[in-house]
Amino acid sequence: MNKSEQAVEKSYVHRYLDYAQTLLENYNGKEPFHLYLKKYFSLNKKHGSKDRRIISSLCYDYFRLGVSVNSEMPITEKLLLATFLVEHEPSKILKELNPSWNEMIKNPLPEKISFLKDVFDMQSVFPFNDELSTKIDVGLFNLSFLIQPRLFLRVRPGKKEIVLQKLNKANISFEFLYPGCLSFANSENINRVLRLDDEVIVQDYNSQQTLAILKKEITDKFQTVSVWDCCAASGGKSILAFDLLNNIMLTVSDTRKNILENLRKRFTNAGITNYTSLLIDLSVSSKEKLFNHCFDTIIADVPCSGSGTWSRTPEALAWFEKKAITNYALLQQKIVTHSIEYLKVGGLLLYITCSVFRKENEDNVDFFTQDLSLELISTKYLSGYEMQADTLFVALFRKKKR
Ligand SMILES: C[S@@+](CC[C@H](N)C(=O)[O-])C[C@H]1O[C@@H](n2cnc3c(N)ncnc32)[C@H](O)[C@@H]1O
Repeated sequence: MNKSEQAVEKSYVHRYLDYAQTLLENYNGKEPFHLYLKKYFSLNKKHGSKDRRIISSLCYDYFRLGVSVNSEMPITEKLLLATFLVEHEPSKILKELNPSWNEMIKNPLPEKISFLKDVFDMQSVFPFNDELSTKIDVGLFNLSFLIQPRLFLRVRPGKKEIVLQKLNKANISFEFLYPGCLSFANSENINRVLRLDDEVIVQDYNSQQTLAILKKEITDKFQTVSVWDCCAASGGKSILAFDLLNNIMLTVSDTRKNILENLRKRFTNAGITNYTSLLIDLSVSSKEKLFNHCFDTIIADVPCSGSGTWSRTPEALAWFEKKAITNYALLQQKIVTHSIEYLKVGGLLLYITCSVFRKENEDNVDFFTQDLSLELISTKYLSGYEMQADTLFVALFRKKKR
């Protein structure tokens, strides 16, 4: 490279850092960072796809540091440090501005962390360790924030052959985790070859496991089970229930009208036509009866901190407020209290969070069993921090006579 080419290269490297710095300085944590970025890129068409990829990676890598580096350190230095820790392939930016780090970029993560021990404190990446459940391995969980999670797909019943054919034809590499679960690099754009919701569902590995403890309890394979997914969002767990449980009569509800509209579209693509959809706010006790009947099963995939998924949304490390944990736990108690009014005696409640916090999980299990008419069947952490997946908590209860 001659001198003038080097100058161009250098200024282009600095420009990326400047864009990332400005974006980070103007972000206020009030919306998910991916939406903020989307708005910025749609207003700034000058950034092509390569620019968008580089700027997004710089910002996301930066968030992965949490509050672990000296707050006095300039953002551009933190951006370099984050790139060195999180990325595995040589970076043009590091090559230009810190070539010795670029040489070491493929080193194992523990070596890189130890190399930076004077400026980077692994213990303070995740500022809420005192809120963690004792079932979570603190060291491995904290380390997971420096590792990009993978993308997981659930193959729908009867679609395995066509999905494999299409992936192989498009030369897309993937891993089989078990027959219905495929895993991909997070950057893989699979919707260019696969029909989402019809052939595959984009669903985290552990989210795919959430109904296993429920299925085990439903021993009569011919029984029609009435299921109410009372925090349905766009229906991830409902489609799983439809695929996994043999005969279900499905009712879905949520507080958000627009998300139920998304659910309707997804269900159409998924071929699910026979269901009831309602707008219900379970934080309050309804004056009118919500239903004239009770359900065999309620799935309460409750709103939560989402702390088990923050490796995908690392901006939460800097912006989440600790007091929100208690607010979520109280909301979860209200939702379960009000929903189980419509659970048959002997019926099953599956409680799900994507949180690693004790207050939202074990403490709420104590509340449900001590203050409500529920007896615990089993609980489980579905931990994903060793496999680039999300961590979820599930608890299954049976309704007792009062
Ligand atoms: C974790 S998400 C559910 C995810 C969904 N089950 C899935 O698998 O894709 C929690 C949902 O609870 C809903 N929610 C929040 N507050 C609620 C309330 N008071 N009553 C009922 N649903 C509520 C949210 O709108 C959100 O869609």
